[in-house]
Parts: sequence; C-alpha cells; structure tokens
Amino acid sequence: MKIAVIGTGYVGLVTGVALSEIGHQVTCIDIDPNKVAELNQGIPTIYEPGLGEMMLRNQSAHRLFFTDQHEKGLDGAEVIYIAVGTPQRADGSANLQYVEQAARDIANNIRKSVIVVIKSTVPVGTNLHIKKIMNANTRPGIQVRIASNPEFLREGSAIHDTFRGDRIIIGAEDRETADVLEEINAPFGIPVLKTDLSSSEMIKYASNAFLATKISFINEIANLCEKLGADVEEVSRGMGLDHRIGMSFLRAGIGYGGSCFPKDTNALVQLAGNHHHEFNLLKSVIEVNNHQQRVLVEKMVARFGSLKGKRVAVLGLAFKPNTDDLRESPALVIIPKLVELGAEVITYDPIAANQGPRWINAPAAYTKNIAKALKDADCAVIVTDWPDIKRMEPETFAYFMKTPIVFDGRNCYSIAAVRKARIEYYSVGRPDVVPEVIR
Ligand SMILES: NC(=O)C1=CN([C@@H]2O[C@H](COP(=O)(O)OP(=O)(O)OC[C@H]3O[C@@H](n4cnc5c(N)ncnc54)[C@H](O)[C@@H]3O)[C@@H](O)[C@H]2O)C=CC1
Ligand SMILES: O=C(O)[C@H]1O[C@H](OP(=O)(O)OP(=O)(O)OC[C@H]2O[C@@H](n3ccc(=O)[nH]c3=O)[C@H](O)[C@@H]2O)[C@H](O)[C@@H](O)[C@@H]1O
Repeated sequence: MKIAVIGTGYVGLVTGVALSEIGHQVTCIDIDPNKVAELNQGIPTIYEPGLGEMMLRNQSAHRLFFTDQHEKGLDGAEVIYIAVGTPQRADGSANLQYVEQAARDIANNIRKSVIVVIKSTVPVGTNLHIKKIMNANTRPGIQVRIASNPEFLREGSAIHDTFRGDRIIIGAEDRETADVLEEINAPFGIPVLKTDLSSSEMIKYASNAFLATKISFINEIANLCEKLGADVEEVSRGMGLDHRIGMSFLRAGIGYGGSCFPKDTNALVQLAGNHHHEFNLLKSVIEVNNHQQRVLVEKMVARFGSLKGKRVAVLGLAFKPNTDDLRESPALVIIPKLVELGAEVITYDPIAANQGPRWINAPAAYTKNIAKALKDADCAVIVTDWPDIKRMEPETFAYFMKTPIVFDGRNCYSIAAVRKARIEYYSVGRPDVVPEVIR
C-alpha cells in the first residue's frame, strides 16, 4: 500500500518506519526542514532503542522516504496518517491547530480519493470535525474517508510496543474503511478491535486516564505506607498477584510525567466539563500527581532544614528511562525548586543531559558522567530510574559524595542493599534508612 505519514515526531516517525518494515511504501512529511534533512541522512531525530537500524534498513530498500513538501509526499498516497502534536492549551484542553492544518495540507494537495487516518490523540468528535475541514477544501469529485487509529506505544519501548502491542483499535464510519486499515496492519499479527469513531477516540483517553489513575492510587498508598510503617513494594506485589488488578503500573514514585499522561488527563477533564460532567475522580488523580512530584523536596527540607549552599546531585532528567524526552518530567519541577531554596544543582543523565538547558528554567550544571555529578555532593536525588543508576552499587554514593544522603524517587535499590552500604536513604512508600554514623 502507498502510505503517507504527516508529522515525524515520536509517533509519526515510529509509525512510518514500522509500516515500511512490514512492506508498505511510506513517505513521511514534516514541516521542519532540519528534521527532514537529518532523517534523509539516516539519522533518527529521537532517541528510541532499535529505531535507527530499522529506519536505515527501509531507506536502503527504497520503502521509506522523508520530505518537507506536502505536495510531493502526498502524491499517489492511498492512505494518509496524521500524527502531529495535540499539545495542551492553557485551559487544559487539546490544541487541535496542528491537526486542522494537516487536514488543510491534505485537502489542498490530494488529487484522488484517500483514506485519512488520525493517529494523534484527539478529543471525541475530532475525526468528524477534521473530515468536514477536508471536504470543504478538496477539489470537486475527491472523496475523503476517515478512520481513527489511536496509538498506544510508550516512549523508550516504541518499536517493541508497535510490533508486540496488545491491540490495534480501528474506528471508522463504514466497514470498508475499517477493513482497509485492518489489512494494512495485518502483518503486525496484533488483535484488532473495530469500532465507531467516537468510541475509538474515547478508548485512547480512557486508557491513559486509567493508567494515570493506577499510578496516583499506588502513590497515595505509598504515602500512607510511610505513615503506617508498611512497604509499598510489598503491597504492590501482593495486590498485583490478583489477576483482576495486575502488576503493571503499580510502581510508586515521584509521579507520572511525559508528553501524554499529564496532557491527556487534563484534556479529558476539560472535555467532560464541556459536557456538564465533573470528572472528580480524574481531577483527584491529577492533584495527587502534582503533589507527588514535590514529595522528595519536602523530604529534603525536613532532613536538612535549609538547602542553602548544599550541593545536590540530581540523577536523571528524562521523564522515564530510555528516552531523551523531558516533557512534563518531574525534573522540571524539582530542579527549579531546589535552586529557589538555595541549592547548587549538578545533574546527570546518560542520554538527555544535552536537552537539559533547553528545558530546565534555572541555573544548573549538566553532565553525562555520574561520578562527576556525585563528587563532593551533600545529597543525591534520583529522578529517573535509568538502568545504569539502578545497577550501581549503593556503596558508590558513599565513595564519591561528601555525605552519602540519597533521596530516591524511583525506589531503585532494595532496603537490604542500602542498609549494607551504610548510606542514609529516603525512598517512596518504604522505611527510611538512617545509619547511626554517617562517615
Ligand atoms: N509521544 C508519545 O509517546 C505518544 C504520542 N501520542 C499522540 O500522538 C500525537 C503526536 O505526538 P508526538 O509524536 O509526541 O508529537 P511531536 O511533537 O513529537 O511531533 C509532531 C511533529 O509533527 C510535525 N508537524 C506539525 N504540523 C505539521 C504539518 N502540518 N505537516 C507536517 N508536519 C507537521 C512537527 O514538526 C513535529 O515534528 C499527539 O497527539 C500525542 O498525544 C500517542 C501515543 C504516544
Ligand atoms: O499516549 C501516550 O503518549 C502514551 O502514554 C504512556 O506512555 P509513556 O508516557 O511513553 O510512558 P509510560 O511508561 O506509560 O510512563 C509514563 C509515566 O508514568 C510513570 N510511571 C509508570 C508506571 C508506573 O508504575 N509508575 C510510574 O510512575 C513513568 O515514570 C512516567 O513518568 C502510555 O503507557 C502509552 O500506552 C501511551 O501510548
């Protein structure tokens, strides 16, 4: 099938590469000429394990192309995916301007009837709204059929999730369109659920909202565990053994971040509000998360009194491991707060360190060398559970730091290992470890 993908961000690039890998002829279009130039040189513009090799393989096989010209990229396409951003507006609702512009770009450039697939996360009703925009702008005689095909990949495991996903959701107005989409996706071998447009749009928001709810729930249990002397890791394990609950998304920590959970939960609250429905449960999930991003700083202030002049090593900037994405990362809240409280901050991230200065709105130093970050620090704060941080022996803190006092927002080490290492250690939902003598 000849396919065009509009937008080469996390979703568009992975979608384009994956569709070419299963044999389709794919052209990806982006308005950012710098991105397109890099992609045309075989350089992936995002950090995503396994993406680079797959991209090069399909470029070499002449199945995958990149352009910044809509006219060229859309020429001859039978199916066009829209995968542009839907960022949050100031009031929390989804900003649809990029999707609307992509729709106009399609309508102005196509010369034959096509199927347009909306992969971007959009509020219920958007697919029909976009169809209207296209119908109003296409040449006479050209028919646009629309389909909703929301994306469920996670950053950092996007290739794995695309080829091993749990389900593919296809929302369409008519059976024929849904069947074409099913055929395109058949080589993935993933179960398909065909449904109507509105339900498909809602499945995406409901799924993200439910996962965010699980995280805020376990974080509240963690906060309670701290007060009652229970260990949240044990509690999660014990709960997760019940198949109805399941183990996943019960890791307590410093709250969810990233480009989607925060924006999609806010957008669903807004959407509900627009229809005179107070989504109180989801409002609480958001409130709990906003507080959870601050718990480590509260613990630091309780421990030190004042942070003025303290040298703090912040380990991890990305909102989760295996990505260079800082969007809505807890680091964006924690670092400016530490600076405001008078701390001197040096940050470490193995992949996202270069992105730091663009995102962090406060003076801080950046390094990809963990020893350099820890050297002579008064305390360390773990924001991201990168594998190299988790693999580190807790003794390492005592070796490099002035005082080995660690605030772990991701529960990276077992309490037993920490006790053995004789460091002072505060994590989330677990007992504090305070040795009698800190070297
Ligand atoms: N990032 C993620 O892990 C996931 C994102 N989503 C959803 O997918 C959508 C896209 O998200 P990301 O890929 O993260 O966005 P992004 O911001 O990384 O990428 C969007 C790209 O679209 C390009 N673009 C904007 N308007 C254009 C136009 N008219 N023509 C051509 N290119 C245009 C931009 O230059 C940019 O490169 C959003 O709705 C998001 O909620 C869904 C699942 C996972
Ligand atoms: O719509 C989206 O963009 C995507 O949002 C999430 O994917 P992503 O944000 O990439 O990453 P997750 O692995 O879900 O993690 C999100 C945040 O939750 C946190 N988290 C996750 C799981 C957990 O148990 N505890 C926890 O605090 C992570 O640290 C991270 O900050 C969803 O998992 C994807 O299915 C969805 O496609």
